[in-house]
Amino acid sequence: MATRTRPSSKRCAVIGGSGFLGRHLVERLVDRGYTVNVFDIRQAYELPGVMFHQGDLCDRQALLLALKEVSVVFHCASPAPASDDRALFQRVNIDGTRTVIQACHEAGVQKLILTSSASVVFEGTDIKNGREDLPYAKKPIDYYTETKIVQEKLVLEACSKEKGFLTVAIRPHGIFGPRDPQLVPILVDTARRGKMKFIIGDGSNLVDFTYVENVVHGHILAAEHLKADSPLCGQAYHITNDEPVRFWDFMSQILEGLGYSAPRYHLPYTLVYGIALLLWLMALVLRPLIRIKPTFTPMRVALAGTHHYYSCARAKKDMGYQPLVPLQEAIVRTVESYPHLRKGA
Ligand SMILES: NC(=O)C1=CN([C@@H]2O[C@H](COP(=O)(O)OP(=O)(O)OC[C@H]3O[C@@H](n4cnc5c(N)ncnc54)[C@H](O)[C@@H]3O)[C@@H](O)[C@H]2O)C=CC1
Ligand SMILES: CC(C)=CCC[C@@H](C)[C@H]1CC[C@H]2C3=C(CC[C@]12C)[C@@]1(C)CCC(=O)C[C@@H]1CC3
Repeated sequence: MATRTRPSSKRCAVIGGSGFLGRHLVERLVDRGYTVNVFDIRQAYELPGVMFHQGDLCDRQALLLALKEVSVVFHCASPAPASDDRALFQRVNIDGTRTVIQACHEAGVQKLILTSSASVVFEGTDIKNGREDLPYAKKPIDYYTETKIVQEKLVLEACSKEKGFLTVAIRPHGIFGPRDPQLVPILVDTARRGKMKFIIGDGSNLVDFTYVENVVHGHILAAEHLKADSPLCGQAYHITNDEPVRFWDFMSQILEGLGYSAPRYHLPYTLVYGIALLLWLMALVLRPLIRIKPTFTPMRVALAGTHHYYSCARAKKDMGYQPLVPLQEAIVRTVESYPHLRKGA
């Protein structure tokens, strides 16, 4: 058992702090005068005022070193959603989160802020202005979502005013911005392979995309408003740009901003979903012989062809959340940040 020392309210740890969201969060915390410990399986950068601890979050002893004298922990580590490694999701998102909670108790941490995901309520069918009281998905669309649900429940159930350990979950949706390794790179890769010609469905489906700085803002507000007498204890909060946009308009704006053509031809949603399902099943059957990773997974088709946008009224009411960067400004900043992905670069 580690010896407890008095934690400072301006000393925090970011688990997953080498990742896309984690690094933006670390930078903003440093700007706001926090001393930050990063805990991650890899060290991706160096920053004055930031102490790196390299390790696996399933390793309690390694975690304890990073949580020493820390009062606030942000947990934003996860395997990449595109992975199909069920055992890895179980180990990191579920067993690892149990270890994080246990280590927080042992180190005397007072607040744990989890990065959950709005997709914990998404089952592949339309969600319009969804609120936090929607039930968790009964049939989650993939292992990532399945384990994010269990993870969120674990963290929220661990909230205890009696023990002086307060927890909250932030549910962002479609995070994008500079250094994102997913959204823009996947989009450009698909365009470069000549596969960005088709719009799935009629193209009118509305989706939330959230600029990374707004997600960071939501996390810091949550940490600073989380108190024993506040309504945040043990609750989940949607954090979005609060400007639902047509999925295909958003994709087209990014593509055209980088010099690629926007998709023009429509394909019926059910047809594409059926093909994606078939490919996914084939990949599953053939897995012992050959490993295939289809671009069009059923999950991706569902994300691209349905409405999924969420209300952030609860975050506005309980923590005064308002997005700092509007969507159009966020798209411009994002496009400018990827000169190496421009057509012809
Ligand atoms: N990117 C998005 O659109 C959304 C992301 N989220 C959540 O936000 C969080 C951050 O996501 P991103 O920054 O996009 O992902 P990312 O992949 O860029 O960052 C995740 C970080 O976790 C670290 N990590 C993974 N396994 C670990 C382990 N066993 N021990 C220690 N560190 C480990 C990775 O090394 C990486 O630096 C995740 O929890 C994700 O579920 C939620 C909604 C949307
Ligand atoms: C709103 C939200 C949750 C976004 C998350 C990011 C990714 C899941 C998307 C980013 C780029 C998207 C994309 C597709 C699916 C969803 C993304 C991976 C397609 C593969 C959908 C089918 C196509 O026609 C090509 C698309 C490329 C970009």
